[in-house]
Amino acid sequence: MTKSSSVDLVTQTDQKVEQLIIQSVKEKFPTHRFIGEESVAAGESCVLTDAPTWIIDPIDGTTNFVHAFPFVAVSIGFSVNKQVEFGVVFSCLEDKMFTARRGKGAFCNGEPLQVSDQEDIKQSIIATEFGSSRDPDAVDRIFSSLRNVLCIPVHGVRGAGTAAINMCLVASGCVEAYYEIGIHVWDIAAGSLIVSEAGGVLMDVDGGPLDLMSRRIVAANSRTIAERIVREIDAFGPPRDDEPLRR
Ligand SMILES: O=P(O)(O)OC[C@@]1(O)O[C@H](CO)[C@@H](O)[C@@H]1O
Ligand SMILES: [Mg+2]
Ligand SMILES: [Mg+2]
Repeated sequence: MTKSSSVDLVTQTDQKVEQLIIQSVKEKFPTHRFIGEESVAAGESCVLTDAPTWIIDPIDGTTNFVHAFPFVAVSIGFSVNKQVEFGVVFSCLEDKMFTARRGKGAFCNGEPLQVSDQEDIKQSIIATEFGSSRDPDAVDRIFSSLRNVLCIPVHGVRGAGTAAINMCLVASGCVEAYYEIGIHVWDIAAGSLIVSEAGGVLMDVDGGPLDLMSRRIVAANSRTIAERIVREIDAFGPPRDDEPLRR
């Protein structure tokens, strides 16, 4: 089925996985709050408060899932006082479980993760996505940023089709950075902690501090690489996740 547009897909699997996660967590933690992609699509509020909150993307990469393009993930972040305390991204087809707890490091299947130590952007691979907007003006701006980044020049630009896996690629040192405009809080909550606990940095595409609800992110191995990318990005702002009429 489609949600906000013909390229915004949802399947019964997305809905069932989200229900399964929320029901099983609620049994143990009845007072906790939830921000789940498919619950928000069904009309639930999407406001991040100080309360303990589970931020859930039941399938990150639904378009990949529908087309059998083999990168999909389940992403679960847990926040208290608006700060992510732990994050889990399960890359289902790779059978990789990425985990991080604030102050305790990041891991893949139990092995510690460390971002790349490459500080020369010209020796780097950058991950990004084209986004889900097909508005020609937004696409022009995304392409203009992409052209600028590619022509720095960098070794390459890649995209797995899921923000969560792209961020785990940063944490694993396979790519130096990931940036995107148009993602949602459930795409990046878990991945943001996995990147920072692997030694990476997070910022807004305008170089300011990351705001989980702003729908914009740069996640990089270092401040040097992140700030170099920021210089090339045309930083527009889609409606925030916590804006009532965003969808
Ligand atoms: O709707 P989904 O599958 O949960 O997630 C949306 C998403 O896959 O689309 C973007 C591509 O623009 C990704 O970066 C992002 O994670
Ligand atoms: Mg997603
Ligand atoms: Mg999803």
